[in-house]
Amino acid sequence: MTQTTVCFIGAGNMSRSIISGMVTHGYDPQCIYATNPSQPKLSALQQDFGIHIANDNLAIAKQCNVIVLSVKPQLMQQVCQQLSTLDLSSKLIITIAAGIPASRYHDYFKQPIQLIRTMPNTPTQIGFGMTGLYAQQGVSEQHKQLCQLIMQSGGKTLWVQQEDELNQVIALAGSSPAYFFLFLESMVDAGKKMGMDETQARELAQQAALGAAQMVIQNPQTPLATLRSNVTSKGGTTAQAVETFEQGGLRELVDNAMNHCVARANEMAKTF
Ligand SMILES: NC(=O)C1=CN([C@@H]2O[C@H](COP(=O)(O)OP(=O)(O)OC[C@H]3O[C@@H](n4cnc5c(N)ncnc54)[C@H](OP(=O)(O)O)[C@@H]3O)[C@@H](O)[C@H]2O)C=CC1
Ligand SMILES: O=C(O)[C@@H]1CCC=N1
Repeated sequence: MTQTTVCFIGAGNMSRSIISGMVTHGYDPQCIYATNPSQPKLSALQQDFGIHIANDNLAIAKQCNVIVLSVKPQLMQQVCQQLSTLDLSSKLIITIAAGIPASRYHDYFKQPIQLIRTMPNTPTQIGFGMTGLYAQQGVSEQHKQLCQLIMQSGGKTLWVQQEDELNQVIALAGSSPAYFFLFLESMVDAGKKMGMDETQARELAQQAALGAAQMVIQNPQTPLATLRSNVTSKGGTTAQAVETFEQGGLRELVDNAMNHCVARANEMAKTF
């Protein structure tokens, strides 16, 4: 069956993640294209997934039905202005960039466009991603389904109704893998200081993280506080650790960090 042609403008980490999910889920690699100014990432994508590659954004975007904008936010204006010379009326444009509001793309393209903003995260590359989706009014149902098909190949998806909710998606899911990595890094460092070998410390911490995440997922009705309290024996070891986190202001710190994340997205919305 011939599938819709999709091109990725920018062949970096996130494009690779999404393409990997698409191909793994049976999307025809002959219908996937990627462009990038430098060659090594393109060659790796072609070798690993059998997709088409090119350096010329304009030529590739012209022949595809869906354009996924996957460059860093600071390059978006330049890339969109280049593509604005094409007739985009029948195409779906998907952007994965943080921060940049939908209205800005209309300024860049200077023509009516069907645009869906998305916010994926890096676990997309192993099928455990979480992607927020926001479609502007006027985007067809068919295009929404197509976007959903592409993004869900990397994991779960969640449509938001208001554009500014995408910034909350960034704080909770787009950026948050980094919070968990930081926490695990800190745990492994502490384990090493206690005298444990790094590999063993990492194995212990990562398996605990996996187990904890699975318990949360498999017990959707159980409050998170109950799961925590089930580990925390009165007068025991966990209570000491949890109390140390609470006294150190962990909750406030997380709240601050997530608010700074959203604030940066708002700042980027004004900058790019
Ligand atoms: N990383 C993450 O966790 C997430 C990122 N995002 C968003 O995804 C987008 C991409 O991020 P990420 O994949 O991490 O970044 P990368 O830097 O890995 O990828 C961006 C790619 O764009 C290429 N590029 C630069 N200029 C052009 C151009 N003119 N035309 C085509 N391609 C170009 C770069 O090529 P070269 O390196 O050769 O210069 C690079 O390969 C960003 O907008 C970010 O906000 C969204 C969610 C999560
Ligand atoms: O840090 C960033 O700006 C991007 C968006 C979400 C994850 N990485």
